[in-house]
Amino acid sequence: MRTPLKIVLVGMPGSGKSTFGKALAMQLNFAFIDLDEAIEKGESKTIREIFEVEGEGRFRELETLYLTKVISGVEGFVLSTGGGTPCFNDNMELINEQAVSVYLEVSHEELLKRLAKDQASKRPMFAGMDRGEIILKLKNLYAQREYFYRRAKIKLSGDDISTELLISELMSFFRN
Ligand SMILES: Nc1ncnc2c1ncn2[C@@H]1O[C@H](COP(=O)(O)OP(=O)(O)O)[C@@H](O)[C@H]1O
Ligand SMILES: O=C(O)C1=C[C@@H](OP(=O)(O)O)[C@@H](O)[C@H](O)C1
Ligand SMILES: [Mg+2]
Repeated sequence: MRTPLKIVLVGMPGSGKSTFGKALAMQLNFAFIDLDEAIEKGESKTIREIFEVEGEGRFRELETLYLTKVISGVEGFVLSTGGGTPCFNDNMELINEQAVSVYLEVSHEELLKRLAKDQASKRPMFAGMDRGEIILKLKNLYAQREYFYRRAKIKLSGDDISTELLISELMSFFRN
């Protein structure tokens, strides 16, 4: 069976899914969808507002709802998921049934650097945390999530994964 040209990026918060997804889609001339942005647009609320007002449980419901809708769309897209997306409601099965999943594996030191630089307001999981708390949160999240990330069809590791490497890995995946 031919593999559909649907590419889904998964990985820890700060691993670069949103940044890479956009660049990859541009290079491949594919559509780009960021799942968090799709939820924010569709619900007319920020992710932070959804977490704060309706709770994480509601966010996870919405995440699965939007993932299901987006992933069944016409092929020829790159989808950047949120860090938790593959880990709830059988979402990883859905992703692997419909698309080529790519895990961006970045060291915790690098994740910490990037998350500490980022505005906490954008990331409710890390809001108001100091460096030590972010380290503990990352360790805890990773322990719960590694199992799901490792089910991705392609894994790319490193702190400076380039879109060129990603494209060459994708080409060999589609060739084989
Ligand atoms: N390859 C990279 N090198 C350095 N910083 C990066 C890289 N990719 C992303 N970043 C930065 O790290 C932060 C998280 O990136 P983002 O794409 O939002 O990750 P994710 O969507 O996986 O949470 C952003 O501030 C972004 O500018
Ligand atoms: O790890 C998580 O559970 C989350 C990661 C975020 O996406 P990024 O991984 O793009 O930061 C966003 O979906 C939400 O804040 C929850
Ligand atoms: Mg993102």
